[in-house]
Amino acid sequence: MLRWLTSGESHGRSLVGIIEGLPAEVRLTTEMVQDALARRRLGYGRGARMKFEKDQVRLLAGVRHGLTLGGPLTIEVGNTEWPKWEKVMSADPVDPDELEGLARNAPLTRPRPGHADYTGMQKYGFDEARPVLERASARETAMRVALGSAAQSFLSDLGITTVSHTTAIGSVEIPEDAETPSAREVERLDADPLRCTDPETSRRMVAEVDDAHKAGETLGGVVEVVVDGLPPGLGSFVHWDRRLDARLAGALMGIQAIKGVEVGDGFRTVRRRGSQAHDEIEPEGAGVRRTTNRAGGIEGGMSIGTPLRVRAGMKPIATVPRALRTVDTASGEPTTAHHQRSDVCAVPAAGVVAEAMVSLVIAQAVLEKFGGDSLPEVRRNLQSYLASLPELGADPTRTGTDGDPLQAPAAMQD
Ligand SMILES: Cc1cc2nc3c(=O)[nH]c(=O)nc-3n(C[C@H](O)[C@H](O)[C@H](O)COP(=O)(O)O)c2cc1C
Ligand SMILES: C=C(O[C@@H]1CC(C(=O)O)=C[C@@H](OP(=O)(O)O)[C@H]1O)C(=O)O
Repeated sequence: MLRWLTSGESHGRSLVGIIEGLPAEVRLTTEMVQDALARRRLGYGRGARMKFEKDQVRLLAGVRHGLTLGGPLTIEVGNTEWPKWEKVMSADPVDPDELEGLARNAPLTRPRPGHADYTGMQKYGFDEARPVLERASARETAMRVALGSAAQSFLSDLGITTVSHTTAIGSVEIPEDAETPSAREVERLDADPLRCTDPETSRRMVAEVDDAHKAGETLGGVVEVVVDGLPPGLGSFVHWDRRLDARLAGALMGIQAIKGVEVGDGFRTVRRRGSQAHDEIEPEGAGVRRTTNRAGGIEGGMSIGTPLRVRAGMKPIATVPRALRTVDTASGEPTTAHHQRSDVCAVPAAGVVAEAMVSLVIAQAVLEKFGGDSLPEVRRNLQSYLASLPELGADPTRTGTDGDPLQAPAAMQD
């Protein structure tokens, strides 16, 4: 089973992540993780911190000479801001005299609406929001992207590729008939200020961000993740928690500020009549093809072999410069929320995080279905499954490449 954990605070020494269950022989280098993290820092509308915060990657365990070993893989992403926060975020007790007068240590008693601040204070018994926001912050998504880069490398060696793009910023949306991009276009997408496929829409999105910035406002939007090369049959219809769509939705909703998930045409589908809502099947060679991809590659909780498309909607950044009303928990008086700096819009970065989460879930589903302790073993298992898929018109009681149910397909015999 593929499982992973992240640890670390926004202004702590570093983020650490462990992923366990990846097979041996998956390509991974420090540079690959760094490149993935650089993509998460992109995007028009990100705040000042992204300019000076550098992601310092160290592969601590589980890789040797650029290939995974099959054991737990441990990644560290150091916060370059740490020296400024060393006393405030020290793991060990600090002499109160050393903290005295440090602006960074001032108690945050004006909880920000839209954040975990106030309820986190209630729940964990803190009298200020610092201990809450340090972990609730989306800084943690850097580690998800680092772990996701390992999953992405594993999947790409099996011919499965993942890419994300921005479909809406605030009220500006890409046209309904815009082409769905593939991973081949990732460089072009990453070069766009908002990671949008359509240059004209991108220009309007930039204007929308500028406008929000001037007005002391923030923005949300929608991202779409597209996965090509999936075999049919990942996930299952047999139980709610084995459905691939349920697992993807959970993973995407688990990203800070994501408020809704759509699979395929999602909420557009529910407004259509049945004949316009589904993907008809027609014969093609020994197999079949779909006339459309409205379902976004999933039916009955399983991948169907067409490109997977999932969208995630992000709410506007909650630390609004035009500060929102709140209560000072120390005095009980009405006031405005704490605000230092923040992103105007982090939707393009959220797309890269969504890509990572989708890659992790797909890698997990691939390993569940095909198993294998090394990459070549997983590949063999996948190939033999694909070779054993019944051809159109074949006798359904017979399996295997030569039709003998007891004989292993050719791919398994070497
Ligand atoms: C990539 C990314 C960057 C974010 N940057 C900020 C930010 O600069 N300021 C902020 O207030 N919220 C930011 N957020 C969102 C908050 O972390 C999020 O709104 C908060 O955790 C509460 O949302 P929730 O109710 O969905 O947990 C960001 C989210 C993501 C995914
Ligand atoms: C540091 C990152 O994002 C941060 C996420 C975040 C939040 O509240 O979620 C708030 C901001 O941090 P700060 O409050 O220190 O300015 C963002 O910069 C990052 O993505 O690497």
